[in-house]
Amino acid sequence: MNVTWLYVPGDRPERFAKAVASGADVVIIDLEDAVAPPKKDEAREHAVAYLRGRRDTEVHVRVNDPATERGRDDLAAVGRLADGVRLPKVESVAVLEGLAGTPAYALLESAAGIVAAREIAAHPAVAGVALGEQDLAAELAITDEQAMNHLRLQVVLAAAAAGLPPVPMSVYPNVKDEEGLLASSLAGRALGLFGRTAIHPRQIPVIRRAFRPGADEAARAAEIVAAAEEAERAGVGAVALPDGRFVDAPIVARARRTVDLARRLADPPA
Ligand SMILES: CC(C)(COP(=O)(O)OP(=O)(O)OC[C@H]1O[C@@H](n2cnc3c(N)ncnc32)[C@H](O)[C@@H]1OP(=O)(O)O)[C@@H](O)C(=O)NCCC(=O)NCCSC(=O)C[C@H](O)C(=O)O
Ligand SMILES: [Mg+2]
Repeated sequence: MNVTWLYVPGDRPERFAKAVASGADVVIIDLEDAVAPPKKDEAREHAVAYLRGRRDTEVHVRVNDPATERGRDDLAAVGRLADGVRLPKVESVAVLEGLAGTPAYALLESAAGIVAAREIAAHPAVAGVALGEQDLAAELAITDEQAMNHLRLQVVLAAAAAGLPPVPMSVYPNVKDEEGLLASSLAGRALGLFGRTAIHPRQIPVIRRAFRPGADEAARAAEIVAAAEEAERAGVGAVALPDGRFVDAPIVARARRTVDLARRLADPPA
């Protein structure tokens, strides 16, 4: 399961390799708001050239608004090359019709997008959803975290009900405030959000730290996985813990994910 995503502006190709070197699980080349209108064509060309090369990291492209001609042209150019496309400002399923192949991630960044979250998340073309909190806060004049939490939970619910992966957190805009990023990421984790999108390489280790399972949680999960393996070896379905309690399959599956995550996030890259 991916934990970190890093945006890099499409008109800064000299930064693409640095974004990959950051250790982010996914690099997102942005053609939308990080690129000024006069540079949009050039940014698309840089993205296409990069995607045609060999790469080991998962690379997504955030296209322009898919309801616009520019957005549709972006999709036509990068759709078959990218590992995923991120669709900004999705407000209805209309823009999702006809999308096929490349996994599409819908960004809900407006009141209309949040209201339509369940329908959008349930659309077969959608591989995941996320919030765009900068745009949302601007539209709704939200300055209060509790108010934003209300919107976040609606998207968390919509994603879970549709069987999508957990919702990653939106960007933390102050790239120098690592303490604030950590505190905000821990608060988001407690809401059921998982992982986070970054805008600067230095944010990646902080996000990894925020989503790393705690030592107790990891030890408990390892105990459950060991008990499950023992039950498998013995050919029995019921998994008994050393303290005599039995756990069921969803608990074992969750424990396996926790063990995997603890291992993957154990040594954050510099
Ligand atoms: C935020 C930035 C504009 C800061 O850039 P800058 O001031 O140049 O950063 P530094 O001088 O600290 O850079 C240090 C080195 O790190 C490299 N760097 C910086 N950022 C990136 C990056 N994103 N990817 C790869 N490498 C990066 C620099 O090249 C320096 O390297 P070196 O010279 O070797 O030391 C900048 O970080 C940036 O442009 N970030 C991405 C912005 C972006 O894409 N925004 C769009 C997404 S935001 C969003 O989605 C909001 C959402 O829509 C919503 O509504 O909520
Ligand atoms: Mg936005």
